[in-house]
Amino acid sequence: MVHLMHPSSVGFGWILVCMLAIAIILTTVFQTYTGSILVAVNPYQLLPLYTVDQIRLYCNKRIGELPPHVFAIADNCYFNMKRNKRDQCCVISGESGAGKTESTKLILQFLAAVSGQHSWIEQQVLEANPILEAFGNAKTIRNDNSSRFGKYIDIHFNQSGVIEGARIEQFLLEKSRVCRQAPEERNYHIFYCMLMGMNTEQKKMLNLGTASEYTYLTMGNCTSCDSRNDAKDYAHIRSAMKILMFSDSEHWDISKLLAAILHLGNVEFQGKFSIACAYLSSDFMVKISLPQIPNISNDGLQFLFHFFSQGIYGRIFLWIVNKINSAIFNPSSQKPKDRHQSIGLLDIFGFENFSNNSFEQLCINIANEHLQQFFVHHVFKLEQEEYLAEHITWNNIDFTDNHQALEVIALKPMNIISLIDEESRFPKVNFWFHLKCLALHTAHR
Ligand SMILES: Nc1ncnc2c1ncn2[C@@H]1O[C@H](COP(=O)(O)OP(=O)(O)OP(=O)(O)O)[C@@H](O)[C@H]1O
Repeated sequence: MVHLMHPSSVGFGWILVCMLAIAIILTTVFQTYTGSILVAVNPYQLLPLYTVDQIRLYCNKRIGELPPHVFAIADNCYFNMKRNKRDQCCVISGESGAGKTESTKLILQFLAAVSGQHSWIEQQVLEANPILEAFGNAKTIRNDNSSRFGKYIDIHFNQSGVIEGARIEQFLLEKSRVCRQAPEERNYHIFYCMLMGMNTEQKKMLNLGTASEYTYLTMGNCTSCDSRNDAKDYAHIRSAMKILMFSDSEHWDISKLLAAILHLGNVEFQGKFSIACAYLSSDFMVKISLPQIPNISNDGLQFLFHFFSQGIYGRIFLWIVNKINSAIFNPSSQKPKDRHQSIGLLDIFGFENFSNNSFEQLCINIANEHLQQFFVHHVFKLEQEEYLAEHITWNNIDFTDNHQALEVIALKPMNIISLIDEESRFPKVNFWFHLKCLALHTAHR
């Protein structure tokens, strides 16, 4: 497991010590172990720690032989898999901006390098990242490249330890971002990249202009991002798509749907749709085999357009993940006779807490609470039990256990998620829902 920390979660003094020390002892200061878990603080600067020489240095070493490093964790996974013939899994946790996605990429890079073939499939697995990030990452106030979905990459190796394929699973893309962004945040990178990277003729064919012209791209009042180069990224996305076998026509079909979403966001509703609805809801509609249209206000109509746009984007994302899998997944490795070994990497979106949190944020935070519980269980509970069992004298460490919070939200038979589930069957959230939540919250305080 790799547990990452944003500098803001570490005491200020510690950051100072950490940053000063980085200049002196480059490899040890912002990474340490607790048992088999690597705890790292994001340095927010490029350090010469991830070079080919460092990969060679960490290859086939025991944990602890060299200073703590994400490569040591990757190496441990790889050689344990080979030695013990057992599948491995690396869980990468931490709040938003802590460095999870960068660490996942570093582990992938390490595995591709040590499995040593520099094959086409390795390149395809690595190039899946820019595509997934374009469609699933966005600028937030905490992170210019924040993952707004969770991913589990299962990398498959043959009996000799050579990468022969991979499979990606995605979880819970934050679809609401397509239509709404918080101040200083952006929509998904792909929209801005497309508008900056497409040539004039292509943009003309799709009736596209600049980012500032689209409601869906300007809700956060922020269309550019200093640390990113959207035009350059677009060229990279295009070349990665070619490597992952997206045809030109598939790419164009995706562009058309992205353009459709931008145009849908700019539709303005004039007149009263509700007047038309009143006439469209008659029984005669049924007689001529048409569905009755319910009475919808302009706001309701706008909501339907948002919903439609989010649905389109969600389907594009799913299709892209499936398309990538069809290029990198090798079904023959599933046959029992040449069963592969695998290393799974879990990189989910990080914990965030705003003054106003959406339902999606609640789901993201629950997933993070579960990971935190996994961390607490391994670092504190199991470790302390082991000390007790071995009669080791030591000072008990006080820690905050989030188990109770998890119980209230999702574990006990009566929990917040089951209440939301029950209430969502009604057209409007009712007063009792608030009351029941309040009762539940008070009962567990
Ligand atoms: N090891 C590192 N060295 C230098 N900079 C780093 C490192 N890891 C992360 N960063 C910087 O921090 C930024 C945030 O990292 P990253 O996107 O990996 O965070 P995250 O934990 O995946 O966040 P989220 O949950 O929002 O997706 C990166 O864009 C990069 O600029």
